[in-house]
Amino acid sequence: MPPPPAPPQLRGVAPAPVAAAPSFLRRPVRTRVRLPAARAAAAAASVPAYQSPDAHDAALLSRAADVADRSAGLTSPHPNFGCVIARPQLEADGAEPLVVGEAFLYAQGTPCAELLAAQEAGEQARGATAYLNLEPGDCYGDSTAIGSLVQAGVTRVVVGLRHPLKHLRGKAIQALRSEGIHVDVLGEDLQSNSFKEALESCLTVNAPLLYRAAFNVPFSVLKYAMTADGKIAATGGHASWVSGKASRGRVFELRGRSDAVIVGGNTVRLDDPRLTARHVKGHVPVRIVMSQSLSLPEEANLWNVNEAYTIVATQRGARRDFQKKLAMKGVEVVEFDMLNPRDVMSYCYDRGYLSVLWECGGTLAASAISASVIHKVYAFLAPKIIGGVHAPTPVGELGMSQMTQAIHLVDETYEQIGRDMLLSGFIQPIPDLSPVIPSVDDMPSVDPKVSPYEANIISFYKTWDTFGAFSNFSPHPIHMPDGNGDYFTWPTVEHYYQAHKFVGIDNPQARTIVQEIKLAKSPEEAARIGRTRQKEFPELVRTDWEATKIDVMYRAIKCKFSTYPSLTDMLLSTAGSVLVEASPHDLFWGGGREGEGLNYLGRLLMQLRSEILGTFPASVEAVDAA
Ligand SMILES: NC(=O)C1=CN([C@@H]2O[C@H](COP(=O)(O)OP(=O)(O)OC[C@H]3O[C@@H](n4cnc5c(N)ncnc54)[C@H](OP(=O)(O)O)[C@@H]3O)[C@@H](O)[C@H]2O)C=CC1
Ligand SMILES: Nc1c(N[C@@H]2O[C@H](COP(=O)(O)O)[C@@H](O)[C@H]2O)[nH]c(=O)[nH]c1=O
Repeated sequence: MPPPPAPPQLRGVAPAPVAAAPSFLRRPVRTRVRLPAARAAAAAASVPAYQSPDAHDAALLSRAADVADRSAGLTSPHPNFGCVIARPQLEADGAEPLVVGEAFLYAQGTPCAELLAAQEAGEQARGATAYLNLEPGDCYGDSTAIGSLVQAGVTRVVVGLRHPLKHLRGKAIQALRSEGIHVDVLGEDLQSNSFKEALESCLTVNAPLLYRAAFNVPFSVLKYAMTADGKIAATGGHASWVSGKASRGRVFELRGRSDAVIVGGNTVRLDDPRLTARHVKGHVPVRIVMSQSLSLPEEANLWNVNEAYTIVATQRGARRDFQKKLAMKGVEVVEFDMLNPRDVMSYCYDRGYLSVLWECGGTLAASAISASVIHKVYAFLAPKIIGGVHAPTPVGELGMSQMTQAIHLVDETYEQIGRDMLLSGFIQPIPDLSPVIPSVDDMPSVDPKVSPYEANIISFYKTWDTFGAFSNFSPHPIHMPDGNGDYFTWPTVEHYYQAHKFVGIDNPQARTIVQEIKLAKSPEEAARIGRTRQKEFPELVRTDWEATKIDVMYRAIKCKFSTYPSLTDMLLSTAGSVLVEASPHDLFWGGGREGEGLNYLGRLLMQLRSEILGTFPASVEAVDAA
């Protein structure tokens, strides 16, 4: 379907220069999705001058996927959305469309790509086409993406992938169509061979989300560095370093794109690793140690939680005295009935993780591969020989006796990095859910106004989950006073809550912290600043914080739900169900892993629900009764 013509009054009008993007969008583009060389060159030279409309569409969709990837390493992994708005240049036959706006979702809970791109395009968006690598739908109940495109006057939208999460799939496409916008979906309305690469880009940029949706585990990458004779360390276990500096730089980048990095107990004992992404000031993953015995050193770099958060996953009952010592240092210890890679991955899934990097030795790597939780491998090969019959190798015993049984990597790529070679490939190909996507009409309705949910317990946590809008990270700004009586639009409830730890303190440093939190680019950043400053400067936290924090939270969520009617509807649709914030680690606001948490956020939401329904007095003191 060719793009519709521009409204007559705009024909021949010289394009306005693209407005400057917000500063955090103006970071240099770092190539994180590895493009085939030909396409990388084409992307760098803007949109290649293809002749057919399909080729234009394909190039712009690939560009949306590339744009979507720009937040990698800066913020924790989230569904990657990119939006490119382009308009045909009608004065020259076959000329490439002109990009008038493009943007990406920076982090969970920040303004959506469609809104930012439409703002950038301004009047130029009228009659233009928006290219989206992924169907919008970060947060159920939020229609900003659709509203932005409609208001901007976009007349056609090209979607690379339907949203892989069932509760979001097809909704935005349907909503856009009902607004009279022409929507073309790759693989449905656009099927020519020209779209092969564009589809691949759209799949790759959201691989973690697709694996999560298809297999209920985070996307897992096993990375190792080995010598040319296949060893990851010398016989005695010394491994610093197998690969060169450039390769290790790439590993920092991989860590920056992950929610967590996992190692086994032996690697902690032998390497004392730090596992941080210290190349750039960006996202730092959680470090996870899997240890059954828990015979780990008393002092280790991983126990310094000022650098990054650490979780030790262990066997139920293992060395409880040592568990306490770790807890005193701020390390979280999680006990499993049977410590194994699959259960740890289920735990990571529950925690909302999209992407996990395994940097363990061969023993744990073999166990993870056997459990089918590894999806991709990055093998760095250094031009060195170390020898040693007993020197560790990247993957231990898999029980295979014939070469014909070997696991074949697919979609493999080879890249030279300094003097090393990086071989990467998939053990399990990226699941393309499109063949099994039902048509919109066949889809079970998840509209709470139509059919109330039957479940007695409704859990929510990440903003992209079914009831993600209940999360304090959801992108619903609230307009509330900032402590000086001045009204301020807080980007999320999280910003408001974290800042109020320091609001009203008569101290310039406390005021600076409030300002810092107000300006935090994402709710996760607001949370990080609030928590670290609270630890660093306990004297700046209001003395009544413990007594008032529930009130502060209640005021904020009340404002949020009364500002957005769709949220009120959603909350009321849960009547009769218990709401639980499924945070496995926050035992005050969340429900904990096994229901051991106090679930105060869930309780406050239930109280608000009762208040709205008029069945409960509007008093925070009564929260315990909820
Ligand atoms: N070059 C490279 O890329 C890398 C090299 N290395 C090197 O590898 C060597 C260590 O390798 P390796 O001994 O294999 O260490 P691993 O990192 O694989 O650790 C193995 C340990 O993991 C723990 N574990 C927990 N659950 C399981 C499970 N289900 N299956 C298996 N293990 C589990 C156990 O810890 P516990 O005993 O505490 O119960 C076990 O001893 C070191 O010399 C290190 O330098 C390590 C990583 C990368
Ligand atoms: N030896 C080796 C790697 N080893 C991995 O890196 C960890 C050390 O990370 P850090 O302490 O953050 O520098 C170590 O424990 C192991 O998991 N990685 C590589 O890219 N190349 C190497 O040669």
